[in-house]
Amino acid sequence: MRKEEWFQNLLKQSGGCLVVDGGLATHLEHLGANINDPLWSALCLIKNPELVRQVHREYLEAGAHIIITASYQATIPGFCSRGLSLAESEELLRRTVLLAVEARDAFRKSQQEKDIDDKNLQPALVAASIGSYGAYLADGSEYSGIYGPEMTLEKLKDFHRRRLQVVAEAKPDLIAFETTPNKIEAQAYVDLLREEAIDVPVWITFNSKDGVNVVSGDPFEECIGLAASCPSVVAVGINCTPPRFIHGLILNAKKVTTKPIIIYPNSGEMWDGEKKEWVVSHFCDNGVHIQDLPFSFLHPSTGVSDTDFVSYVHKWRESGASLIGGCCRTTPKTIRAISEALKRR
Ligand code: MET
Ligand SMILES: [Zn+2]
Repeated sequence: MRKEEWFQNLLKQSGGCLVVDGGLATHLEHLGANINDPLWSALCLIKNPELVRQVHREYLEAGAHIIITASYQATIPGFCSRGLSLAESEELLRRTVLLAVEARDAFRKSQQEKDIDDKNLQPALVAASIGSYGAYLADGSEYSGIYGPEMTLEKLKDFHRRRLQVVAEAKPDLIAFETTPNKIEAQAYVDLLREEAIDVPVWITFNSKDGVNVVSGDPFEECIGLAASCPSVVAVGINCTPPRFIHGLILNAKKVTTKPIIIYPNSGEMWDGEKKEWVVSHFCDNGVHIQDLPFSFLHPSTGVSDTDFVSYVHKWRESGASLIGGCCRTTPKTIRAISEALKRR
C-alpha cells in the first residue's frame, strides 16, 4: 500500500483525528532530569534511558496515538563530541526508536490484559524525531532559522544524511522532521528522502513566531508546498509555535496542500536562546500586550493553561487539523485534555 493511503486509512479508522504526544524534554524535566546541556533530551539516553521510556508510557496512557522519540537533539557529531565512538553514537540513535517501541509494546500488552478487544486497541505509532541543524547547534538558531552565509543545501544534507539512514534502519512507523526553521532545511529533507530511498513515511513540521512566515522569514505556504510535494510525506504542519497562531496557519497550509495537517503547538512561551530558558512571550495569547494586563491574568510559568489549550482544539479540528498534540511546555495532562476533548466531539 502506498504510504499516503496507509496513513489516510489509519486516520479514517480513528475517526479522522490522531492525538500526538506532548513535550518530551519538558516532561523529562518534570520527572527530575537535568537536561540543561547541548544534547538536551538526548542526554537522558546516556544518563537515564528508563526515564525516556517512562515519558513515552505516560503519554500513551494520556491518550497519545503517536509518540515521538528522544532523537530530536541526538546527533552523531553531538555524541562524538562527548567522547562516544561512531559505533556507540549510532547505537544510541537506534536506541531512541527501541525505547519508544518497547514502551508502546508494553502499553499494548497492558491494554490486552485489560481485555480490550484487538479491534478497539488504541493505535500507537512510533515517530522518530529529527531536529534541525539549529537544534544541534544548541544556540537558539532553531528559532531564528539563520544559519549564516556559509550554509549550503549540500552541507545541510551531509549533516542529516547518516542520522536519517540510521534512524530509518531502526524501523520506526514514521519519521518526524520537527521544528524546521527555514525552507533550505526542508529542501534538504526532501532531497535526502529521495536520494537515500528512505522507505519510512514522514511528516515535516515548521515553526513560526509571527503566524505568517516560518521563523527564518521564509513564506510558510512555500515551505508547506515544498514539504507536501514529497511522496514520502504523509502529513505537513506546525510544531513548537504559540497556540494563537495555529488557526491561521492551518488555513494557509490548506491553500497549498490536501495532505493531512498536523499541529502540535507549544504552550505559548518563547525560548530565550541566550539565557537558555522559556520566557513568557511579549504578547498574551489573545494578542494583547502583556504589560497592559493585570498580573493575575497571566500564567507566568506555564503560558497557556491546559484548559485554554483545549478550548482551541475544536477550532483547530474545524479548520482542518487531522493530528493534534503539544510541543514544549505541554505535558501528559495537556495530552489527556486534548484526547478527552476530541472524544467528546
Ligand atoms: C524544540 S521542539 C522539541 C520537540 C521534541 N519532540 C520534544 O518534545 O522534546
Ligand atoms: Zn517544542
